[in-house]
Amino acid sequence: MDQNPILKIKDLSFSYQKGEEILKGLNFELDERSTAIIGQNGAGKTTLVKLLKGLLRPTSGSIDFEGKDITAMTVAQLAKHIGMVFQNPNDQIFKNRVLDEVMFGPLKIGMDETKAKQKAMESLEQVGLLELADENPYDLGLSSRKLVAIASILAMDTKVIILDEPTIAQDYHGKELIKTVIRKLRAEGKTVITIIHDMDFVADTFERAIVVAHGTILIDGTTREVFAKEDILRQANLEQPNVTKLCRSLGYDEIFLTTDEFIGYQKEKLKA
Ligand SMILES: Nc1ncnc2c1ncn2[C@@H]1O[C@H](COP(=O)(O)OP(=O)(O)OP(=O)(O)O)[C@@H](O)[C@H]1O
Repeated sequence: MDQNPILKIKDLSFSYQKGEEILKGLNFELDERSTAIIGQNGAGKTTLVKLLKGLLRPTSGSIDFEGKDITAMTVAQLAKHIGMVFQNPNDQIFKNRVLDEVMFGPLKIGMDETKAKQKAMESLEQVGLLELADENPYDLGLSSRKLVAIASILAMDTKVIILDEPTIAQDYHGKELIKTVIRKLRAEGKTVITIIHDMDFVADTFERAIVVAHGTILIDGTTREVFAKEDILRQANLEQPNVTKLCRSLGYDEIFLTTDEFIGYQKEKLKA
């Protein structure tokens, strides 16, 4: 397992208003494992990723990217290394042609036109939208617009990719596509950090889960470790994935994360 820290978060606290701490002295590291940040509404997840992206500055504590304090870097410098897809694509999209939108980020961080176009086309292909390259993003439905927003960050080829609720508004096909994108990024050695409320998707896709509640980390571990802790999840108003819950209530001691895992287990048992 690769454990080289990419981002080191030390004693990180943040307040929007004096005296109202939203994040309270967080300490953790992010490495190449795909990581889901989970927690109830208002827990501080978006605030945390905005800090990682340099859009907000810590009230106290620090964030190091590959050994360098990110407060010493401008948002523009950090953009070459850390990309973020916003929850609402309308906060991100402003060009009136899909291809121009996806090329915008790469050009902005200094890629030449040819490379930016190549990256944009590859990214659009990855999210299944290549044939819509000449469309106006605002003529597309929300699910496609979200995929355009994802493609525009993929095209920037950053080391870290942060996704805020990528599966909202996606049907089965869209979710499968996003799962494939995340796995491919992981295989390429990128660090994918995702805020997400869909526990079934987390169990199926991510290696690590960090549970945030009231500005602190309640538990941080492999998804299997985290989803085994029903009591801690309850404190954060979270549920186990459906198959995990089902197997627990059927009396299994094992933690199953996906139906395929459970089916495999049953088949082995039948063979034995
Ligand atoms: N710009 C802001 N100014 C003041 N308070 C804010 C601001 N943005 C968020 N907050 C508050 O900070 C707290 C944490 O919000 P945040 O959006 O980080 O939570 P979250 O875990 O991402 O929630 P959700 O799952 O609903 O997106 C909330 O109480 C929220 O109201």
